[in-house]
Amino acid sequence: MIEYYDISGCYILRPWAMEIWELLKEFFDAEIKKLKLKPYYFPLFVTENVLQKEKDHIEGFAPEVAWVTKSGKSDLEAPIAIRPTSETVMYPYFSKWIRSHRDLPLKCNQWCNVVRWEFSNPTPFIRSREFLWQEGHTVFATKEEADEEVLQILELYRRIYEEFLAVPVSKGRKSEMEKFAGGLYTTSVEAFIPNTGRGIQGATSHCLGQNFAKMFDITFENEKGERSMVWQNSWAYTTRSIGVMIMTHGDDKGLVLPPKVAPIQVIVIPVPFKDADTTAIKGACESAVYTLNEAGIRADLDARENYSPGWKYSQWEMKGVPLRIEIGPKDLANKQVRIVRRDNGTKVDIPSTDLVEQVRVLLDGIQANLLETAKAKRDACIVSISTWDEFIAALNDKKLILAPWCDEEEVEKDVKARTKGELGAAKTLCTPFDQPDLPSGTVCFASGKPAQKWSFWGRSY
Ligand SMILES: O=C(C[C@H]1NCCC[C@H]1O)Cn1cnc2c(c1=O)CCCC2
Ligand SMILES: [Mg+2]
Repeated sequence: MIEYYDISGCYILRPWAMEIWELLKEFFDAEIKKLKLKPYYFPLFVTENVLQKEKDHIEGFAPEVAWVTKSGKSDLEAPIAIRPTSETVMYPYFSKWIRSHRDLPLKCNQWCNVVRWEFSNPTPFIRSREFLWQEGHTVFATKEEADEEVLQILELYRRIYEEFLAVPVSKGRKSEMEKFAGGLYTTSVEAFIPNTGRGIQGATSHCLGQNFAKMFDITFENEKGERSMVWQNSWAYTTRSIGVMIMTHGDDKGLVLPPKVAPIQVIVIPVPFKDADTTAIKGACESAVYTLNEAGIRADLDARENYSPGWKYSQWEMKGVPLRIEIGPKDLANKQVRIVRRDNGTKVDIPSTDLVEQVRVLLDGIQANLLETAKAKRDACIVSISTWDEFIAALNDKKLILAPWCDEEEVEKDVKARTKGELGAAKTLCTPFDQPDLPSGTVCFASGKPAQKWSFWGRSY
């Protein structure tokens, strides 16, 4: 999927990864086009004074910003930043383009790369210094429109994870401390990796309120001729989503790809026998591939002469291909094919006449099974607690913790301080929209004050 690169935190995305990215993009781009998003491309570079414009949005991140200071041998008279995100690149032009309510809503999306010079342990897909994403930036006349779109996009992110990557996620709201500092509120879809017991942010959809409108003077004349400030959202998902899928479904044989994002959904392998009619066998394989492709199923033939069938089985299992079809002399004689599932290893012989129908059923079955299995594993990690001791025990047990919280930032900071360690501190992951009942009198696990809500806590990536 990737090749390591000679700059730390940078990776080469090879076809097996890029094809997955492109399948996700195909779905997401079509969906936002239905919401009237328009494609844009803004420059990679942003000047220092523009980048610094939205103070509290940038100050916490300044070390992560990469700068261009020279061209050839000569210094630039002023350093230029490489975009770590594009709010400050875009919004001076939103200010110029938006005059009247007739210019609203403005709906801008760009598919691009961004650079963040992170220092904590670089990890392929999960944390890299350059990554691919889409960033949506929308502008509305009213808060109601912005609030509605934040959730529409969050639902698309849930679909990316659950319907395509087969990764269960929780929709919720970030705390004031964890939200995007430049915004009004942040919603996110949160995933969880049982093996490491860490939460991971899957995607974010922010309502920016009127903060950036104030900073960049983005105002419009409403129907009554009054001038007022716009309401904005921004939202993104990144190539990190591929890493979450890999960690969620991978097993000791290698990748396990959900069919919806598998570059090859079915690999067809001829199984020649010493004196069998290899030409006929190969012909049957080719027609199986052709029939499947005609039906819109991503099938391929592995007819390489220099590898044994067994070697091929292992290779394609390692690459996570959902279905393998074997065709040998017996299969040929019985006008059937043998199909092997990657997710649970089951083998089934089906008549060649039923090929497309059965493959579709099997692919849908694998997609559903991967999500259900991941959901069960994730749910088994969720534990509700009431006291500090239970919290610490659950944390050490690599659990995803649902805890009653007083919703005070001081307490959040205190929990971070009290759980610091080489595994990283505990933090709030999100306050799930789906709130369990909170009996009156319930107290916060960390402060003992009256609890306001149930929140997910845990260590994270
Ligand atoms: O990027 C965002 C908010 C927003 N940006 C646009 C897409 C949605 C959402 O990610 C937050 N953020 C994260 N990380 C950084 C910055 C930053 O603004 C700016 C400086 C470098 C690091
Ligand atoms: Mg960051």
